[in-house]
Amino acid sequence: MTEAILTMSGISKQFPGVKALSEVDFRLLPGEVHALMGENGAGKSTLIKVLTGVYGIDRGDIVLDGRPVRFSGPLQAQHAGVSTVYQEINLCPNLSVAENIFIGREPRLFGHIRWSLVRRRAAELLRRLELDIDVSATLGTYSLAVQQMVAIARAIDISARVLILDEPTSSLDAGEVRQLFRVMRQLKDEGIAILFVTHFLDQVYEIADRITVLRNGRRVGEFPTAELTLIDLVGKMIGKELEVLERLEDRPKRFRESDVPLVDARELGRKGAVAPFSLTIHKGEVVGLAGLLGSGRTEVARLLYGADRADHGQLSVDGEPVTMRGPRTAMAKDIAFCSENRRTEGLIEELTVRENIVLAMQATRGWTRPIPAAARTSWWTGTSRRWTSGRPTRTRWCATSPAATSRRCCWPAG
Ligand SMILES: Nc1ncnc2c1ncn2[C@@H]1O[C@H](COP(=O)(O)OP(=O)(O)OP(=O)(O)O)[C@@H](O)[C@H]1O
Repeated sequence: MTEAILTMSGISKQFPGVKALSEVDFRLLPGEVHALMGENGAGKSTLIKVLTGVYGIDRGDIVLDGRPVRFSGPLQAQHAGVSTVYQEINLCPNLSVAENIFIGREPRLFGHIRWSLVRRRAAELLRRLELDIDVSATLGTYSLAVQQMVAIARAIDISARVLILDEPTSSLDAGEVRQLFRVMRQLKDEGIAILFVTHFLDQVYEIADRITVLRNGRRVGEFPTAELTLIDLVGKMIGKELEVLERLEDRPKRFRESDVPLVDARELGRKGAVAPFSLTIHKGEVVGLAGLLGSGRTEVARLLYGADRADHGQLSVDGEPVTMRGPRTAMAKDIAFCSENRRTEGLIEELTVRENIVLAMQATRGWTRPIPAAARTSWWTGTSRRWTSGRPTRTRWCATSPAATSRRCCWPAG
C-alpha cells in the first residue's frame, strides 16, 4: 500500500463552547485527490487550519513525510510543502502574473530583482500546467478562474507536495471547473497530494479518489469514492441512514399536490438569460435552486420577482395569472426578494437599520402615502411574528442546468 505523505492522528481542537474537532484521524496519499466532506460546521476548515498552523492543536499528532511536524503558521507550512489556495484569491490584482508568482521570493543578483528571469520562470511554470496565460499582463485583468490557476501555480512552485484547495469551485462556471480539474489531474499525475474541500457532491465523484467525511467534529470514515454511493455519502454527512432518507421522502406534506400553488411558473424565460423553465412553489414549502455559477439560479429568482422582465411563458400567483412589470408588481403580490448581493442591491449601508426598513415599507405603499411615525416602530415586530409562525414544511431542491432548462428534484432536506 502507498505510504501516506501526511497523517493526522487524534486531532482535537476546542473553541470556547465548541468542540470543533474530536480525535480526528486523516491520511493523505501522494498522487491522490482526497475530498474532505461534511455539512456546515462539521470541522473541515478547522482541520485545514490546524494542519497549516493557523490554529494550535489541543491534542494529536501530524506527520509529514515521516517526520512529526507542528507548524506555527501557513508560511512555515508552505515552506515544508503544504500550501493552501483559498476561494478568495490572496494575490495582488494590480501586479503582473509573473510578479504574483514570485512575490516575496524574487530571484536577485547583487540585490536587484532579475525581472527577465522572473518572467521566464513564470512562463515555464504555466506552460508546464498547459495554461496559456501572458505572464506580463496584470493579474486583475484575468477571470477569477485564471487567477486561481496562478495561485495554484505559485503554491506548487513554492512547495510541490501537498496542495489544499478550499472550496476552489464556488465562484467558477462549468467551463472553468473543467479547466481546474484538468490542472488538478495533471498535478495528481506528478505525485502531488490534493486535499479538496467542496460542497458540490457531483464534483467529488468526478475528481476525487477517496473521501473523508466529518460530522460534528468527528471523523465518520474514509472511503474510496468508487465504493461510496451518493446517497450513502449524504447519509454519512447528515448522520441518517438510507432508510431514514427514504422515509423523509414519504413524510406527509402540509399541502396536497392538487392544491393551487402559490407561485406557478410555466415555461417562463427571458431571451439571452434564462431558457424557459417551469417551477411551482406551494404555501409553506421551501424550494432550493441548485447549480453552478452561470447555471441561471439568480436569473430565475429575478424573473419570479420581476427584477427582470420575462419575455416567454406565464407566471401565476395564487392561481391568478400575473404580468410581472417590475418589483412593484411582485411586492403587491407579497413576494419579497433578498439578493445575493445584499450590500449593493439589498441595503443602503449609509442609512440606519430603521431607515432601511422604512424605505422598504414606503416602497410597498408608494411614495404618495407616507408611513405614520407610530407604524415605523411596530412594523418589524409584527413582521418577525408573521415569519416565525409561517414555518416551512418541506424542502425540495431543484437543480438548474447552464441554460436553466432542466429541473431535477433530488432529496428533501431535514
Ligand atoms: N474561530 C472560531 N471560534 C469559535 N468557534 C469556531 C471558530 N472556527 C470554527 N468554529 C466552530 O467550530 C465548528 C467547526 O467549524 P468549521 O468552520 O471548521 O466547519 P466547516 O466544516 O469548515 O464548515 P463550513 O463548511 O461552513 O466552512 C463550528 O461549530 C464553528 O462554529
